[in-house]
Amino acid sequence: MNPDVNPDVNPDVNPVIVVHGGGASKISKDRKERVRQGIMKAAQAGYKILTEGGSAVDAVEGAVTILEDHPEFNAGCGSVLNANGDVEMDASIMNGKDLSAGAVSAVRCIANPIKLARLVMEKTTHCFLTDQGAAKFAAAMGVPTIPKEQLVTERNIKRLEKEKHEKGAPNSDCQKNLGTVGAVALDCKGNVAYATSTGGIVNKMVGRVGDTPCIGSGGYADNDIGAISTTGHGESILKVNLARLTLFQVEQASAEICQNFLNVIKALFLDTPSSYQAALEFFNPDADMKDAMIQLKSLVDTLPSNTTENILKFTEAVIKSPECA
Ligand SMILES: NC(=O)C[C@H](N)C(=O)O
Repeated sequence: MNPDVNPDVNPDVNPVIVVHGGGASKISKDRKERVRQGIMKAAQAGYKILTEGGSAVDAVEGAVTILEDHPEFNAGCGSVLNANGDVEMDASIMNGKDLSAGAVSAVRCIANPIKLARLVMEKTTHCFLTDQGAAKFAAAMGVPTIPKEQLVTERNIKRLEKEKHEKGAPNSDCQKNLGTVGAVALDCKGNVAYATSTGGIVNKMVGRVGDTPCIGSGGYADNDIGAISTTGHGESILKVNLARLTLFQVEQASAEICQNFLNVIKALFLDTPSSYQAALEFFNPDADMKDAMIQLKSLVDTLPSNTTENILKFTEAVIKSPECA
């Protein structure tokens, strides 16, 4: 679709998508290229959706679906096995525009849990369905079931055997908990979204639910702040609600920086050179920067006062606009 004729496309917002396949630093050499190709394919598909005017939710769902269909990743058909040798999958998705969210946990025998999570978000009044309830809902929505074997890879059978042999219980060793997939996106309308999908951790107890389907742990999206999709040891992530906590910190930090930046601008236009220099200190300028900023102050001080007042009013309006906040 051409952005010039599509009313959904705001030419001022450049769409962005970021995709992950979990545990990037621990991918063995022989898998690296296949993993890279999978991530590229997912990112390109998501980006195409965005440039054609699709929503951030469409893009993250599209990207994650591709990774669920890729056997290299711990989601969908490459999911790790639980202690019984079965696949139980978790997924969640969130729309930063209105904070609507959908999640499923412990789902079996479907190809794309992320699509089911989106259906929960859009077709029910709930946020989260699990196990048999999720299966019933999937059937009601016409989501086809697939044979269990279609989700199980040779590599994951071996991983489970090795894990059982070595430890006999699931653990938090990051090396063994790789491959959860996720994406975050910003669309042409300025909306953000996240999607995360996983088979969990190898040799997990039957019914174990990790961080991935829990909104605020497996991810979070809020247009006013940003979007996050997490990967790692679920029990550790759950304890701190990692995604929401991180966005909270981002929100606090940007509020502080914006306020201090505004102080600099106010001092530049209204205060004495020394209070202006004091306001600059928050940003730790080096000597050359300080020199440049002092020269700027000398220039500004030559302007008529109504001009400086109007520049200040305009700057304040820009900083407090939703685009900057
Ligand atoms: N690989 C992962 O990210 C695992 C996932 N976070 C879980 O604990 O279920």
